[in-house]
Amino acid sequence: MSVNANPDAGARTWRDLPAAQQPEWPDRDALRTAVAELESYPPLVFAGECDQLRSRLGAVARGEAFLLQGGDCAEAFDQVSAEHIRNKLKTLLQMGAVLTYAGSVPVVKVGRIAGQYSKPRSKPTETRDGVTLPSYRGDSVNGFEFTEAARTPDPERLKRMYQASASTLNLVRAFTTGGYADLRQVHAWNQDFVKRSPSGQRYEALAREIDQALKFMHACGTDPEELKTVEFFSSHEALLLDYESAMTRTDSRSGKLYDVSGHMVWIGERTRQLDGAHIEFASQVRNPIGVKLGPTTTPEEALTLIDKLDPDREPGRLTFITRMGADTVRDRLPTLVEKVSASGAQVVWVCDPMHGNTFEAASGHKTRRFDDVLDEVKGFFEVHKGAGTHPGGIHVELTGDDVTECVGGGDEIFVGDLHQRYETACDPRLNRSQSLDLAFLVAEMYRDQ
Ligand SMILES: O=C[C@H](O)[C@H](O)COP(=O)(O)O
Ligand SMILES: C=C(OP(=O)(O)O)C(=O)O
Ligand SMILES: [Mn+2]
Repeated sequence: MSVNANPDAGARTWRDLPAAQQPEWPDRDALRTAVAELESYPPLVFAGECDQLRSRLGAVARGEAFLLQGGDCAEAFDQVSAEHIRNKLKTLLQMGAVLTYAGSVPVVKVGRIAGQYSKPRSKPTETRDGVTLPSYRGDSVNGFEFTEAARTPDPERLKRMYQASASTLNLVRAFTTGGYADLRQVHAWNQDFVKRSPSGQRYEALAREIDQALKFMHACGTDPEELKTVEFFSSHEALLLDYESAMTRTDSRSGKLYDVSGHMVWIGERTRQLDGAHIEFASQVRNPIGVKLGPTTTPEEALTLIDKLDPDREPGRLTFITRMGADTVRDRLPTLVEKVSASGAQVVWVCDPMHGNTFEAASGHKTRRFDDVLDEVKGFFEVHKGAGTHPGGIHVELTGDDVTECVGGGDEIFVGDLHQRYETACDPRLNRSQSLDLAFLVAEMYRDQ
């Protein structure tokens, strides 16, 4: 085995620093027991795969590829089923096909999947009808149900997070390498969708073109092996440091630390304090690292993050995931991009058009407008065009199911529809049709830039 399970190897310098957004586990002994058990579990990913992704992201940083990163805001244990996983993967594969073909660019595909179980929250508690309980912090911490028992943080859930991640990743690997993701299946991913949806029909037309191209290549005597499988990576927010530390191991090939809970991990907007434990943790592991940058980020903060996380200026090591909001992206992003470029760092710039565009509908549902999502991506492309930098990708919250959580899109969802299938445990996700719409529009932007 290339990653040894000795959890004490390497410098665990983050342990003594303040860590924001950690649960208040009522039973510390139970936490220690769960963590000790996790430390004995095998890695979920191989360190060499993390290196592979870093190298793919290096191509994105150099402007030679585009990153598609997407999945649930919060995965849930009761959604670890073949159907949910297949629907999500199918949506991402369809988006990938659209971006590759219509955008004419290699697409690096990364799921918010197989580990996205922990949530930072704006408020530590939630009050309903005079009853106040701890906020839901993701299935790795507590239950969504509004009862005292469910909302009490339970460290046993950390082990369930590992198991849920392992089963999900196992099926994702089977789908992506076992024939399902073969590009000759480009129609099959759309089968249950085409008749019902304008975006499904648009996709079908594109799939026919891809088919023609494949037949042409076959007739010419080329059937590249590369088209039979898809390279797909996992990612999640590295939020719960007890879990991430337990999954951080020394790679016997290099002697370096890797967080083997996922290929890429990112640090969220609420935990990216420069002197905090999360950034220190990220600085010590060799995985490709993302950092969310919201509208209050100063250029000095961005430059300090680069010094800490990418001291060797290695393209692909650091991804800045900007989430400014459609109204602010054109004001706030230019200075950040200019100062970072001037420093000589080659980071990957990715647009998260979701988290700066959330609002509460009159019905009380947390939602997002498709048009705001699209407008933030447009602003992101405009800013990068102005600065002469590469708009490296998108980071979106989506699901393969026909939910009604975000309003708008070609197959329009109205505010009055939100209650119909509002199934997210945290933030509103694009449904499959809205996700495909977005892919087509982003492909056009990419081609036109
Ligand atoms: O996913 C992101 C955050 O966890 C989420 O936006 C916070 O949501 P809240 O404001 O409902 O706590
Ligand atoms: C918590 C999230 O985002 P941010 O850190 O950007 O608020 C998220 O990606 O779900
Ligand atoms: Mn979210």
